Amino acid sequence: MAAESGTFTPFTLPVLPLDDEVVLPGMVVPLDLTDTEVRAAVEAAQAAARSSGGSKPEVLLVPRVDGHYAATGVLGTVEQVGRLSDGDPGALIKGQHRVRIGAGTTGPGAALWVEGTSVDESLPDPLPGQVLELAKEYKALVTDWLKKRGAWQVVDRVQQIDDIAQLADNAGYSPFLSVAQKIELLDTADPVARLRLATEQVRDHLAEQDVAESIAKDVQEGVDKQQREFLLRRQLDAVRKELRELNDEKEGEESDDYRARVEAAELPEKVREAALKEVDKLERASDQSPEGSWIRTWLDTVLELPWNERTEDAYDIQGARSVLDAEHSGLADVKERITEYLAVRKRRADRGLGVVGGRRGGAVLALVGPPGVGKTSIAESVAHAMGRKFVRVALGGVRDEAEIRGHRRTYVGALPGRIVRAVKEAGSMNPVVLLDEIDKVGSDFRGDPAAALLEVLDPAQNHTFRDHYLEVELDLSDVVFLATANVLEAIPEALLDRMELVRLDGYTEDEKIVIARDHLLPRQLERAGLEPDEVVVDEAALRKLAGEYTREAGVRNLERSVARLLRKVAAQHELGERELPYTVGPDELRGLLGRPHHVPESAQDPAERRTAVPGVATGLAVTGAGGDVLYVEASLADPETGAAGLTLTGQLGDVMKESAQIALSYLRSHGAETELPVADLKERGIHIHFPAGAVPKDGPSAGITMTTALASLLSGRLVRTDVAMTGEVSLTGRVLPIGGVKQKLLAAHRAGVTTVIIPKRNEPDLDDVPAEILDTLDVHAVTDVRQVLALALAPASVPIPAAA
Ligand SMILES: Nc1ncnc2c1ncn2[C@@H]1O[C@H](COP(=O)(O)OP(=O)(O)OP(=O)(O)O)[C@@H](O)[C@H]1O
Repeated sequence: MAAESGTFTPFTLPVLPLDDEVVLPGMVVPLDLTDTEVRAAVEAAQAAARSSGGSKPEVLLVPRVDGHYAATGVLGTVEQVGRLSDGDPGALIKGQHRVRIGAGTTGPGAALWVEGTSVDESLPDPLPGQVLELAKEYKALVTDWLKKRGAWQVVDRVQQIDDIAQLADNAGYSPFLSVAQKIELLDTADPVARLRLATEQVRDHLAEQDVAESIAKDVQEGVDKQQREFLLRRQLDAVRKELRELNDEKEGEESDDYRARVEAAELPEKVREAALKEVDKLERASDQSPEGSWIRTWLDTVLELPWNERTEDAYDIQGARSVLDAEHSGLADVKERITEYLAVRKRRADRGLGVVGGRRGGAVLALVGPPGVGKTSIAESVAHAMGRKFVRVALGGVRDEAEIRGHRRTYVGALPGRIVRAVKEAGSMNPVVLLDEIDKVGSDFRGDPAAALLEVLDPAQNHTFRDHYLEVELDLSDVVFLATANVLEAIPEALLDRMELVRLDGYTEDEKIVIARDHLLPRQLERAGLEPDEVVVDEAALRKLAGEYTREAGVRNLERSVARLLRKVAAQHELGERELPYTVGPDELRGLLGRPHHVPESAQDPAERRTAVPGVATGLAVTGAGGDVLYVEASLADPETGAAGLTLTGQLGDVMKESAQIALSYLRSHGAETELPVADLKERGIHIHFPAGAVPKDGPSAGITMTTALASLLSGRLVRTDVAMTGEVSLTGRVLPIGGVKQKLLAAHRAGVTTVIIPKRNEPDLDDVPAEILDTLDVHAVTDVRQVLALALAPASVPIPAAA
């Protein structure tokens, strides 16, 4: 007889086998009574119920896989018998609780009867927190799943189930669980273990689904994109067709156009062949392919190059010289060198010879000098003098070989290199090309631009120059290359080898005044919209501008100051504050430009001078900006607090550091001869600093300056303010020659120094120094550092000026 749930005495019931489904306790399922086994079981149960007196008919719902019954079934009560939605007779059966299936027995009717025992499904009381957590997790996961399907009604129902055992059995409804998974749930009698199992099952399913969804999404997106692209292309084709019809064009017109242009252009034979090949390719390329646009850009570049354009050279050497003279004041040597260069070119051209070739042929003139000395503008004058076009190629900071030689065409955004672009810009095959700042090309992993330049400059190779982008040969042999550089040492060795150097060292004050009067002022007057006679800047004013408002080797800042001054006057005139014509004298400058920036050291208040304390000496140096004076400071540390040893600051290079060591060693070993208390050097730390600490400095030429600064420090004797010096010092105290004498002397003069000490062996360099500079300087050529000290150190009796 059937047992009440919760009692464990065996009972017998008719079996209702379930082939494709599993019913768990709590579930209500409709079953089809046309199935003989189902009908037999239900009828047997009804008969049994009738005979027992009124209780609901009971069956054992047992899953059956491949003819085998599961070990656990569910006691089901027949709730209702009637018709199913399809009209067949059916019964509604509700699962009640788990039953362990025992041995088969016999019973009334056609049904199979078995023994069963109720299964213990009791829960611990109270429920541990973990179980409650688990229930929460399960609910959340199921809710997640249900929401994704929009099954909102069911969400609430699940949320409301509080009974743990019932909650896990609710999984029986999950359509995603297989029969095997449901049987596993059925077999798991412990409600907590069952809930855990159900949770895992949902979780696995959700994870699988995520993967499946993202795959599906990817697939879908791919399909969408293809479809969209296809549709857009169709539309584009239609629009194109309409446009062609509107303009009465035929298909393929564009490439026909290129073909005609290539045929019409007078291209060298090889270039023509290459271009026609590209036109063929263009015809084959579809309108949309990126290749089409590459080919068009390439064809445009080729067609724009001046393959057959050439300017007629004005080989009138006298005329050329007068152009140079007219456009630049001074620079006699430079003009002479350029005239020679032009004369040789002319003679070779007259005799039908090529450009001067060979490694030492010096086909390229390099103009070397500080900024603003007119390198660029004299190069432009060379073009004028020759009657050629002029193009400037700025090389400063170029590190990529492709900048010179172009990118390969397969690059996105590929461009021809700068040389090809320069020729295109010039519009002739024989321009003057200025390679500006050739000392500033670097090299890195992107190749060596200098190597590419070498090929450009080499007369043996440059008639077949190949740009990576252009791919056809370009004849550069008729181009005149000039180069400029600030610092000779920075020009790559191999390039230097190809060049003939022309130095522009900087101008004297007198030269600057002439340049300003004859060139800068007229040009700036015009720029300011002033007539030449409206504003006159007199010579004394120009001298003051050059000397006190600017301090430079060239005239760039001078030109700027002149421009500023004229703008001020023009504005004042417009505001009605100034009558024209107006003459600017030195006293007007302050009102117009403010206070001068550079007052010579010698004009400073003695107490304010840099050399007003022992340990400071004035040196002369050459930097990228030309010659300059620089002060060397030395100090001794307190023996109590300072560490011993030599400290050097001011961004010094290795050579300069060694030079400091040598200066120190010399003094240590020659203390007696120099009458200096060198014992101090032993225990006390020494610090040598080169102010303008941010500017890197190197070279041995500050050797005697450092020695002098140290000697001044030890003796307490000041260094004379009007003395500046340059020279390398050896360990034995010999003064060795250095470079840049002219630039250094110009700088000394600019700074108002009157006495200059140079190495004896540099005496011949004085020939290059303009006489008017030498006249203002007392130059001492020395061989020994003791001579330097004798000249530079003030007598011991000179009092140290008190601070103001
Ligand atoms: N001797 C000169 N005669 C006339 N004008 C000059 C002379 N020297 C320089 N200038 C003028 O000074 C200005 C600066 O010269 P430029 O730009 O050619 O200098 P640069 O040496 O090429 O400098 P950078 O190295 O900075 O390029 C220009 O306007 C130039 O015409």
